[in-house]
Amino acid sequence: TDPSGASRIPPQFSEEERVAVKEALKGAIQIPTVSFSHEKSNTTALAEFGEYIRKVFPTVFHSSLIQHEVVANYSHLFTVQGSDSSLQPYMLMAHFDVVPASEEGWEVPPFSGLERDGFIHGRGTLDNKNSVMAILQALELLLIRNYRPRRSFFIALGHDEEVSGTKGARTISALLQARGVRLAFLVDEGSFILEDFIPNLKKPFAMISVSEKGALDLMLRVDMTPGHSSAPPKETSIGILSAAVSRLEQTPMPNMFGSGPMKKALKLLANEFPFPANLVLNNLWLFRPLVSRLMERNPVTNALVRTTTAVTIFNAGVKVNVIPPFAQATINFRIHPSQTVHEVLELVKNIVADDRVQLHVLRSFEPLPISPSDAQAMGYQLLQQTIQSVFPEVNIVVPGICIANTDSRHYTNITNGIYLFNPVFLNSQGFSSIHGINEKISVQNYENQVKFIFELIQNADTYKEPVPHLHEL
Ligand SMILES: CCCCCCCC/C=C\CCCCCCCC(=O)N[C@@H](CCCCN)C(=O)O
Ligand SMILES: [Zn+2]
Ligand SMILES: [Zn+2]
Repeated sequence: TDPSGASRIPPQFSEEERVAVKEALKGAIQIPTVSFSHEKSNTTALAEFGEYIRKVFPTVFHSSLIQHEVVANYSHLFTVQGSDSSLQPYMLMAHFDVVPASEEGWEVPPFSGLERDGFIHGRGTLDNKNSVMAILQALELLLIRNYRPRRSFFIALGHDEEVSGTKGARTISALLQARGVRLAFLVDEGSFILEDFIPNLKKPFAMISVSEKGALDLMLRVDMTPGHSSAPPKETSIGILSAAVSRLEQTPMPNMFGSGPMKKALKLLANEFPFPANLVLNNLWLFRPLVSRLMERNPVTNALVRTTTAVTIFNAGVKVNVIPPFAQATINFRIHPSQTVHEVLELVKNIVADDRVQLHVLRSFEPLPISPSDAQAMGYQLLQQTIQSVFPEVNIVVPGICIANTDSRHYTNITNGIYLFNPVFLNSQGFSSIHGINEKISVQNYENQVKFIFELIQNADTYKEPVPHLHEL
């Protein structure tokens, strides 16, 4: 029994349960819930996934405490009724659609869910069926043990995150808003317990992302009168556009190192480094230019310090002897939380500096606001506390930013506490497997993820507001 009087259930699972836990994940991986594009997804698999979770989590689906709704045809919303309605609810999120995977380059077929050398292999084992299954699994195990939550919570499982979540997450968010729901916080994918990302930093550390980058998809286009290639103009639309694109690649957006949540992260990490890196990081007033340049060296740390520029589509030309009538390129900018869409557009105009190049905004959205990570921030504190109890070997927890986008961005209307964190150890090889080849999760890691959520739900029920220090009164 804990100090609040609620009985605490230890995170211990029988041999039989442990087998069922991993088998349930394998079965989920075998359903090819692929989002190909906004228009095309494997809807048969999405529907089959709904049947599958009903089958493997019967207690969740039959509990009188839980209301289950299918939203936008395939997404799932669970409302878990807590016993104390004075406590503000929270939400756990994940998505079960995946990006496509051809068999090429994979050690085992991507939709096999095979277990080999202690790992479960397949598309979605890290992004993000592991979370979908772990959330439902932890709840199933708690309910089997007759656990009755005190604090109400929601579980939102999206079916179209990989193509923006405009059907699933956006509809669920509108539904909750219409019901007058205000969340204390939510937890979604987007960050991990990181290992071997930073040279010299041997110990793993947990990064809870408290903001997420914005995005700008910009189309650059040059139009020109077509004609015979035997008498070409000095520059073609292709030449003009290529030069503009090249200027953008050669002129990275400003380095924002030292601003935003990463400032606090570096402070917390500084003493984990051996000499002389610890000295350098503890004296950023002197070494800021050096460290900010070091961050630029690697694509992942570079993405943490600036708005990134990725030229992803280039189309031009019709025939070898025709002056091309137009050339167009699409650039995907990921906007640092210390910048805005407008600022990035102004910078782009100045770098392109050529009136013949038209700029068309295809899609844009601002970075997410920064969620609190101070001592009063319940979501952050609960995650930190649960990390420390489930992973005693992780002694540093830092706030960070998510360099990609998640479904959580659709929920800024109902909460100020958006935390992106999956309790899974990830090294740079694991990072490359997300949307890449040989995505896999160790059985141990997956079991710990279930354990983590099992503990998080109980911790949310017993959370005590910290007593403010005298000087804050
Ligand atoms: C201090 C140094 C160490 C930093 C290491 C950072 C490592 C970053 C770790 C994890 C990032 C993984 C993010 C996983 C979520 C991926 C979500 C995703 O792919 N979203 C898509 C959404 C597409 C929507 C359609 N446009 C995306 O962002 O493209
Ligand atoms: Zn994902
Ligand atoms: Zn993804």
